[in-house]
Formats: sequence, C-alpha cells, structure tokens
Amino acid sequence: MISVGGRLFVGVCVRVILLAPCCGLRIGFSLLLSCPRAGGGSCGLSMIVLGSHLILRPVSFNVRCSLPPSSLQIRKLSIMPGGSGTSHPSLLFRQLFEKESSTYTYLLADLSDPDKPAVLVDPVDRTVERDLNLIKELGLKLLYAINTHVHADHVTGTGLLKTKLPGVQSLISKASGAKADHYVEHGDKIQFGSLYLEVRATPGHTAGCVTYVSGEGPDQISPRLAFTGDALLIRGCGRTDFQGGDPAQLYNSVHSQIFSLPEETFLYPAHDYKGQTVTTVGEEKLYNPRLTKDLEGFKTIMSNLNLAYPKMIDIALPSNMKCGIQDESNGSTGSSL
Ligand SMILES: N[C@@H](CCC(=O)N[C@@H](CSS)C(=O)NCC(=O)O)C(=O)O
Repeated sequence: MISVGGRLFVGVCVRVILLAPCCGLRIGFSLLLSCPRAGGGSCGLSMIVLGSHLILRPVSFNVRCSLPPSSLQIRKLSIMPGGSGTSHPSLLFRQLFEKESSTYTYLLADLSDPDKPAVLVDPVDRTVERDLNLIKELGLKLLYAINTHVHADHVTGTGLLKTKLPGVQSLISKASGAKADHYVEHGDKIQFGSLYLEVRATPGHTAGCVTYVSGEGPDQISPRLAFTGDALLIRGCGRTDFQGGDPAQLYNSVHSQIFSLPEETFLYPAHDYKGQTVTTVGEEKLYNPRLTKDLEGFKTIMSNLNLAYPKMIDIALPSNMKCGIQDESNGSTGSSL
C-alpha cells in the first residue's frame, strides 16, 4: 500500500477468490484507489481483474494502512535492538551479547567520517573474535576499547583486542585503579568522528564505575544513549557488597547522574539476566523496584540481596585490573585522554 501525501492510497493485491463450486479457486489482481475518511478508516474503489472480467466494487476499510504523521520521522532513525530508536544519520550502533556472563558489549561508530571511527564499550574476552569480525566487515576503525568498570564476573576483552588490532587503545576510569592506555574522569569526552561520549562518575557498585553518555547538542545522538555499566540495570542495579561497593553512593550516583538525564534517554546496561535489552530514564524512574525507594529502603534491599559471589571473580578481578592484559609490559603506563 502506498500513501501519496497522506491523502490518496494506491494499492495492489493478489486475491484468491472462490467463484462458484464448479469454477473452483481463481486468482485475481486488484487495484485499489482510496482516500481517508473521518474516523481513521478509508473508502474507495476496488478494480478486480479476474481472467477477462473487470469487476468494480466500492470498498471501505476501518484500518488505516498509512503511517501516522509522527512515524514519517522513522525514516531517519537507526533502529536499535529492543525496538528503541535514535535519530542520528551517521550513527552505527550495535548491542552485542555474551551469554556466559550475560554481558552486553556496545559498538558505536560515526559512519559520516571517512575512517568510520568506532568505540567498543565493555568487550568480553570470549567474544572478541565475533566483535573483531564485525568491525572488519563493517570497515570500522576501532579507536577505543572502553570499560565502564573493573568487572568481577568476566575477563574484559580490551587486552585481547589490543593485541589483535594494533592501534586500539584501552580506556577505563582513573578511579578504578586499573591499568589502561587512557584514564578518564568525570566530565571527559571520548571523541569518535563528530560524535562523542561524555564520562559521568557513577560509583557505588565499584568505586571506579562510570557511565558513558552520548553527547549533547543538535549534532549529537538524540535521544541520548547512556551506557550505565552495572550502576543501573534494567529494573535493578549493581550489587554493592564488594570492590568498594557502597549503597548510599550508588543511590546518589544514579539519582544525580542518570535520573537527571532527559526522560527519553535510552539506558543500556552491562548486563541483563532476564532477556531485557534497553530501558529509559523515564521507565526506571517509575518502575525500578530498588531505585524508586527512598535511601533507607534502598539500603535495606541492597543488604538483603544474598547473591552468590560471581563464579569468575578470582580470575576476573586480577586480570581486569590490567584491562585483561596478561603481559605486564603492555598497557601499564596510561595517560589522561
Ligand atoms: N551469577 C553471576 C553473577 C551475577 C551478579 O552478581 N551480577 C552482578 C553484576 S556482575 S559483578 C550484579 O551486580 N548483580 C545485581 C543483581 O541484582 O543481580 C556470576 O556468577 O557471574
């Protein structure tokens, strides 16, 4: 069905028509011309070509086949996994999943730049080959392999990526105390082409947790995207019982740095254990069962989670303190961005 200027509809369809018991089924082609009617339906004339016969029939529809005016904008959107959309003509965005640790890795690139510069947020060592293949196939130039924090449940892929793609630089917060090529602090900007991610300190799950928020302004991604790591999970949040975790600090981080973003901001966490992919600030402010409580209620919830320690914690923590880099000589002398 084609809508011309939102007023006239032209449609072609193939019909299977039962003529009479003796004739059996016949295939016909129909051309439909119609115009919208008050109340959302449309009416028009159907011309059916059936063998050598032309049948003209008035028709009426209750279901509109045209796009609502707002969805005309959809043509400009990059459709995200999970059904969300963001409007930036040159953004490439992928949400990738590692199923052993239920970790999300995010690939972002600026396709308007001839180099197609890219960043990868929270890569996992087990899925580095998959990520590298994708980066290669799409012709991207990976600038930074970024961590939101020192993960306790899996080994970061940043070290492996650096060995396989020379030129890639690892990046983590200064407050994490981990080794990397670059250390970021609250307010820093990570540029890739004409796009950037802003660093917001969101400690509480770990002392060095940061959230990376896409840039602000008419030339940036809209609605904004925030990669929250484990500070905020969909309808949940990161635990606070190790790595310098502190429930009051986490509560304050989420409320001041994430819930202060516009309601339509898309939130992408580092994990989901229930098959969810994305949420928004507005949704979490309404429905997050932990963070909608007052501070005392939140602290009570957090001290009663009774979660088992992550299975890989003893391997992951020491490795991730070196950004997953096994060779001591590599990545040990980082600098600010
Ligand atoms: N079972 C998993 C670990 C699950 C877990 O503890 N997840 C962390 C984030 S990774 S350190 C968390 O903060 N969870 C919060 C929650 O409410 O689930 C494993 O063994 O790896």
